[in-house]
Amino acid sequence: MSIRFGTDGWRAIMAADFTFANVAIVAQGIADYLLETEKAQKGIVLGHDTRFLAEQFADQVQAVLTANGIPVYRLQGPTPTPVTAYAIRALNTAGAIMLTASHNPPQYNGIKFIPEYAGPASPEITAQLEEKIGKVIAGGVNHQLPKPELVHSVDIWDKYWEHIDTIIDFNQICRIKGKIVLDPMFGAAAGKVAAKLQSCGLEVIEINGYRDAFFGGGLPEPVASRLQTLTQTVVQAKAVVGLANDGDADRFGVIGSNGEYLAPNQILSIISQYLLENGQKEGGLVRTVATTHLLDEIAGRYERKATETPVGFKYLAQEMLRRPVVLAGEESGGLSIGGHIPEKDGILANLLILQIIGATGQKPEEAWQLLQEQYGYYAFRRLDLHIENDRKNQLMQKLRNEPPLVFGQRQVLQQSLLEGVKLYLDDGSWVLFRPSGTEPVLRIYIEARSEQAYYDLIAAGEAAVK
Ligand SMILES: O=P(O)(O)OC[C@H]1O[C@H](O)[C@H](O)[C@@H](O)[C@@H]1O
Repeated sequence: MSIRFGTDGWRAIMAADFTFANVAIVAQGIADYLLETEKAQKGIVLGHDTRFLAEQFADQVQAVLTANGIPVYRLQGPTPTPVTAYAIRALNTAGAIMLTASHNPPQYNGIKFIPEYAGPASPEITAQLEEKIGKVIAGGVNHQLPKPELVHSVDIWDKYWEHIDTIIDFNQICRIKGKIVLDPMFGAAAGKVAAKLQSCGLEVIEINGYRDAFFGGGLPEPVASRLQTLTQTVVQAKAVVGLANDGDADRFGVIGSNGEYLAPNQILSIISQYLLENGQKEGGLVRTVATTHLLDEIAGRYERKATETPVGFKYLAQEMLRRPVVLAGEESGGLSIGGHIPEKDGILANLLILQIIGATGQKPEEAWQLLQEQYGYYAFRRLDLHIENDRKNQLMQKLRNEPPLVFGQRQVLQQSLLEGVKLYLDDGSWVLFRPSGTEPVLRIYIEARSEQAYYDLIAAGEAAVK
């Protein structure tokens, strides 16, 4: 058996590969890594989401860590990944282990290791963990007895809110007149954000706000197709906005007051413009290769730079650690801002949207309209295509070696190979082909600068795989 610490930790189907025995192996691998770094004595934060047997799997990790002499700060109750990550800072530990399969279907579970800097593990750390885990598979786990005296039970929420209060202006949020609908998708943010907003008298409707390990019969991913109940509730209640989070609340999803789904590319742009307009003095924007170039235009308007990274918050996190950043974001629904930890935080993203509504009176769809008036037409589309590996590889190789001169009736000005193959077109539109790191699909990302280009590029993308 091999355990791969993929794009963002280890994910596997429960009872098949995600078993108590394998969880112990992974925990031992992480323990061995920590013991080698000599930081193990600072202890490890341990958090979990709302999945099936979450507490019991966390008990298993706790038993292995303490058997190895590593103190454990065990978070009480289901906890979002960003809150677990923040606990590293608050408690000054050597890192955190988070049990979650994020937005994946209910039968999955997973383990993320979050290092001391409170963001996703870098590829180097991941490689070291995989090596240690490989050794444990060969040599077995440490069978010392667990040491319950090394376990500290922690309620971290007050500390998290105290910190959020320093980067979010709740006075603005509390001015909102009208209803706010929250959809934590049965996940780890359930009840918590609602209570925080209600504490200043806001009218909050929370749907799917209880633990359901089956996530209402779907997967807890805050994309348009999974947010139909939220959309209906927003429209029926005549609410100002609908805000969703995925199962571990590191991603966000926004529904406008008109029931329109606003894609993360739109939300990242709205928030960037707001932060830059309102005095974020230092730093640029950071986006992945698959994320909207509108961020570059917005950065440029304020004489800042936008930096491009490969896909994955782990790369954005490294940029945040390197220099001041106003906002780091990715099209899959990840965002963090300067002053926060270098981990994506869907709660923070939703609060920023609320702050903008409170401060400017603009609902997200209105803010987006204004951006279009200012910067021109931008439309995005992602095609996720299930094609066999052979064909996928063939297509990628062909694009790499013989990039087309014309795509979607537009001239290809430049090809970039930072990740996958990206084609820059002569009207400012672009298209990126890249195999997913988490699903067996080829993703084609399209950003079009006119409606005509939008349809031409979708047609060309579909034709390319045929
Ligand atoms: O490789 P993909 O399937 O496109 O997924 C890419 C995504 O994977 C994980 O969810 C990471 O946490 C994200 O930061 C990243 O954007």
